[in-house]
Amino acid sequence: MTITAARMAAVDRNAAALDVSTKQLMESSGHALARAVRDVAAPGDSVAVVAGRGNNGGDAFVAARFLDADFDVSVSLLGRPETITTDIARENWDALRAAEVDAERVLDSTALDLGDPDVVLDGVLGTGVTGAPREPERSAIVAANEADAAVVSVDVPSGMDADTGDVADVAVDADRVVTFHDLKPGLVGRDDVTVADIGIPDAAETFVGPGDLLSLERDPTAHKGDFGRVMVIGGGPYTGAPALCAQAALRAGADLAYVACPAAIAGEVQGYAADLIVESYEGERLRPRHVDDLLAAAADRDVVVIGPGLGGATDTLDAVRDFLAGYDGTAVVDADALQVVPEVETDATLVCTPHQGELVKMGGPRVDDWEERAALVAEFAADLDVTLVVKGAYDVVSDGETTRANRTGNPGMTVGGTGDVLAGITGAMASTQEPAQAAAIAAYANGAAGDAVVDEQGYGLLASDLLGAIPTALWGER
Ligand SMILES: NC(=O)C1=CN([C@@H]2O[C@H](COP(=O)(O)OP(=O)(O)OC[C@H]3O[C@@H](n4cnc5c(N)ncnc54)[C@H](O)[C@@H]3O)[C@@H](O)[C@H]2O)[C@H](O)CC1
Ligand SMILES: [K+]
Repeated sequence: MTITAARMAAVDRNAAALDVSTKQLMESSGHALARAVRDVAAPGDSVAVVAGRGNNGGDAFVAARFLDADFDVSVSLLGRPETITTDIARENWDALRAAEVDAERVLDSTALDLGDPDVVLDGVLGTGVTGAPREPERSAIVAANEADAAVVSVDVPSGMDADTGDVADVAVDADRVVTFHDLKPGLVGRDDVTVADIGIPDAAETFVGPGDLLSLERDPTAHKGDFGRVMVIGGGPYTGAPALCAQAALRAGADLAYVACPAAIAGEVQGYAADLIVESYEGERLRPRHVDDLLAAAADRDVVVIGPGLGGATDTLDAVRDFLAGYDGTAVVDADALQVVPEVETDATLVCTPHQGELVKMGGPRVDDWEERAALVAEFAADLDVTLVVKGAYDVVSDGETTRANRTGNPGMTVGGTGDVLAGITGAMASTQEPAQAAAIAAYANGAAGDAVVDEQGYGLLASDLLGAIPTALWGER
């Protein structure tokens, strides 16, 4: 297994939310680095620590503190201490100064003199690098390569892209790389890499957390349509469900939300919210003869959510089957529509959002313990070749490969309509994220919105109360 720089940052943030701070992780990283240096050096040897201004440098500062008693340690900081980019790296720099470790700042690349060290510890650039190394980092990399020393790199050889292994200009030629938590894709195939466990709890990967929301940052140059046109195919016997679903998609950042529903209820659906684009087909419920027009409309939209309020009439389920058979985009499937999924042949990417009763109706497992359920849900997702979000006290999300659980939400959310809201958020997320990640974020945000409402007013929550709380759940405090 490998982990990308973006995923690493998300896991790091999730760990902090679980009360394992990044500063604790940095301490573990520095300790692992010091052990690696001890492996290649003899007591009394000279160790030149070269540190950039990010957390990669911070790891190196911690290592210097561990090594100072037994080695001749000198630290070069590439820049002014005030420009260190994170508080935790700066605190570790301050700790070196307070302990009177030989630590100098290097303001100009020509002033960098590593001397003639036995070991170079390369903390110049890590997973936070963008593009080719600039000065003074570039000269520091060259100096590390010119030194007649064993070079130990912190996390990745500086100058190398952790995700791709690409070197834009120059990179440190490491004798040993100590990478943290998991192998980075760019390091695959090298024999000089050790992976250090730095104490990130498994839960930071398993449970969806605030770090998973980091991928939702918006580019300021975004245009209308960049964040998705979501089409809800729902309604007939029920009118509220498709309206809640489509409004939830908008609250979760979709640019446009369409509701395709029977003409008999179109006015009512529109009446719930001026923000919705209601497109009606004749009659009072979905039938197979409507499917061709729906497929044509869906081709222009990013994601379809099918199911909310459709009802379970035989010809409606036939229509759902025909629609999925003809569709090759991304569809979130909810409510009565779920039961046709196991029997349909489709090229579509499906995200299915059953509660446990609906899962059983699909032929899936019923298990009380969430961890046992997670394993079986993963198998069932793989069998069906879909992403499953199984709603419960712990929601389980799996695409058969990656399985996550979500702990947000509360007993107030057993009220009708909260599933329609989840389906709508999932639809919006699926227009910009991979299906399993979209589903994980949606489950987290839906539950967090419910928690915020209950915190504020106590139980007696309505699904419509969730709508206004979705934006803060997604983009509020991180
Ligand atoms: N959970 C973990 O894996 C932990 C990892 N840690 C270490 O943190 C670094 C990543 O730290 P970050 O601060 O995000 O980035 P960097 O230190 O890699 O670099 C940022 C720093 O560099 C500047 N910069 C970016 N690109 C360039 C360039 N082309 N030329 C010059 N300078 C550049 C940028 O402006 C910043 O100042 C990870 O690798 C681990 O080593 C933590 O210890 C916590 C746990
Ligand atoms: K490095």
